[in-house]
Amino acid sequence: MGIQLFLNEQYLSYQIRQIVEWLPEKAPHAVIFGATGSGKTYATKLMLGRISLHISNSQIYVCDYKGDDDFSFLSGTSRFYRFHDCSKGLDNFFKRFQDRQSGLDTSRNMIILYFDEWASYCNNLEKKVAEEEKRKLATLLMLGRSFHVHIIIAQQRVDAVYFNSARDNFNLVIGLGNLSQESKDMLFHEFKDQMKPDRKQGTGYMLTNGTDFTQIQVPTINDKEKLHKYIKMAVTR
Ligand SMILES: Nc1ncnc2c1ncn2[C@@H]1O[C@H](COP(=O)(O)OP(=O)(O)OP(=O)(O)O)[C@@H](O)[C@H]1O
Repeated sequence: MGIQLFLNEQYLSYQIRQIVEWLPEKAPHAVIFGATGSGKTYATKLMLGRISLHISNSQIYVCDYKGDDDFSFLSGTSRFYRFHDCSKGLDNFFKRFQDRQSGLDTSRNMIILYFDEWASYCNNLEKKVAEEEKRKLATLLMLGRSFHVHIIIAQQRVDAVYFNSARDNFNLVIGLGNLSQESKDMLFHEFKDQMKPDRKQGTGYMLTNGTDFTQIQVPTINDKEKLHKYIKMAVTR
């Protein structure tokens, strides 16, 4: 099932409102990146809300390492983890995956781990612990799809060092704002010549499965309360 996410910006210039969809079964894991203030949190919230709305039995785990006010509406909910507690969030999510993998849990509803600022999280751990956390994430990225286990990461840069060898398993890549040459080289290599330096907050590029390249605009959120309500539903059900 396709989840409607953003607007195709090239069509918008012809006054046509074409919605860009995400097919989680074809592109199970997403990374959203861009400089501070480029609109990552805004776009991610929209994504989480749409998942909750369209997939009524989906369950979301939110690990908010940054821990500012963006997700404070989730305070007190069972699958919301802030700052140091994010290790517990990853652990609990990984156990859900392992239970499915071992056959203990036969349910296959969509479960999603959203991790904000994964790179900062890794950087602030002892080396050995960081390696263990990266190993867990890499396993989820490589084996999650057939168990309907999905990862969404938002951070400023997507260096391979934070994902062991599993970075290529992010099949939905969303870059917001104007990206550095290095970021374009890392994630949009074949399309970098088509990327213009005119990106504003809430606009960028999306690449699906390494082939579908789209210029996107993140639509305005009209009802923030409603959006938060839907995210909260998926974090608690
Ligand atoms: N598509 C958009 N439409 C309207 N406002 C937006 C849009 N995207 C972002 N904004 C606004 O821009 C500001 C910065 O956005 P946001 O917090 O999502 O950036 P960020 O990339 O997550 O930044 P940081 O890395 O510092 O957390 C916010 O006030 C947000 O409401």
